[in-house]
Amino acid sequence: MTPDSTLKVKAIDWREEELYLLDQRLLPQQEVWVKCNRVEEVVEAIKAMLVRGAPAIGITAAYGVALAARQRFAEQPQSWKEAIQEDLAALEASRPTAVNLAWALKQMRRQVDALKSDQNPFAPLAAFARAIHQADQEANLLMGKLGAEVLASNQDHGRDVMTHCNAGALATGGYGTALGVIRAAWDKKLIERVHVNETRPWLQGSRLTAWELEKEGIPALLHVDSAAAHQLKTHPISWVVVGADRITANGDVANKIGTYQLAIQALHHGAGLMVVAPTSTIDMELETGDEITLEERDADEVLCVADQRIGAEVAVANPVFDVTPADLVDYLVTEKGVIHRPDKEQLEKLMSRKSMH
Ligand SMILES: CSC[C@@H](O)[C@@H](O)C(=O)COP(=O)(O)O
Repeated sequence: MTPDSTLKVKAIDWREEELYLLDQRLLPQQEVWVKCNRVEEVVEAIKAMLVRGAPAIGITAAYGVALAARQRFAEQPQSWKEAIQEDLAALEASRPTAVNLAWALKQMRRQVDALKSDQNPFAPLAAFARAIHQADQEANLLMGKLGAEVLASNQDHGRDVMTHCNAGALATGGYGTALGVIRAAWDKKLIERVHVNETRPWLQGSRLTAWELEKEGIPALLHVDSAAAHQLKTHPISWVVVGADRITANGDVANKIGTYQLAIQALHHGAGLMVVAPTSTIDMELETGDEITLEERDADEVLCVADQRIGAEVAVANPVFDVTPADLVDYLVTEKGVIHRPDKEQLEKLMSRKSMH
């Protein structure tokens, strides 16, 4: 498979030795590409959610390391390896929950360590970041195929699916995790419609997922988050398909806020919960989801709608991720294979497997 040829939507582009990011804050009204040629710009882009989604953040950070190396080598060619350490730390601190960020930086750090102190690091590091990007696209295509097979195995309630947040091409190196499975299932004529949770407060569902589905010509039905249980009760939905930001050794899944309540609703209504994530999202160093740092964002995201303040002056909780316990997950689909009811033993086996591509 040649990934690039199958990608209709992309959010990250590496061209002529510069990084370009599609500003996801402006979608779907405007498609604006922002050029980053300094690591500070990359850190800010991740913090401000110009780029978002676990794998996309990791890939962006990897390119950020290449840009940092170019800067530090130009400033201090003899000691760039020391100077780049601060950049690696700043990139790692840019968002806390998605482990793909730390994973990608670990890969890049190994490359940095392997280079000679007086060697110009830019070209090899840029090539390695490109390889991480490409591998993510390939993983998504494979997960799409594997997930569509699982989806075909049970359509007891009908041929609709539901998704939450945006786990599509925009959130990854291309194609998508949860939305990759939905794309593949649509291509195989396995599904009829996608129910899209709007995903308050940032609206990844209504602004990004709905936009991607519309571009693909896949029928979508958008609803407010609080309508999800009602939709599950009244529509032929067999599967809830979501991505993940971090999966711990016992199979607990951190994902966009609202995923946990959706998992409970899916169980009640007899829909399967499928989590789709590359193994770069699996963190075997944390035993359970209780150990995950869940990001809290600014109160204004809750208090303001379309830049207008609509909330009263009260204290605001804005956790932007939650943890779904492993026992609510029916299937975990990764590029290394599929697990039914994930637990520690199965995850350990999966992680020791060689990649399927
Ligand atoms: C393939 S993306 C999986 C997750 O990263 C996605 O569901 C999600 O929670 C994204 O959160 P975001 O805050 O938009 O970065």
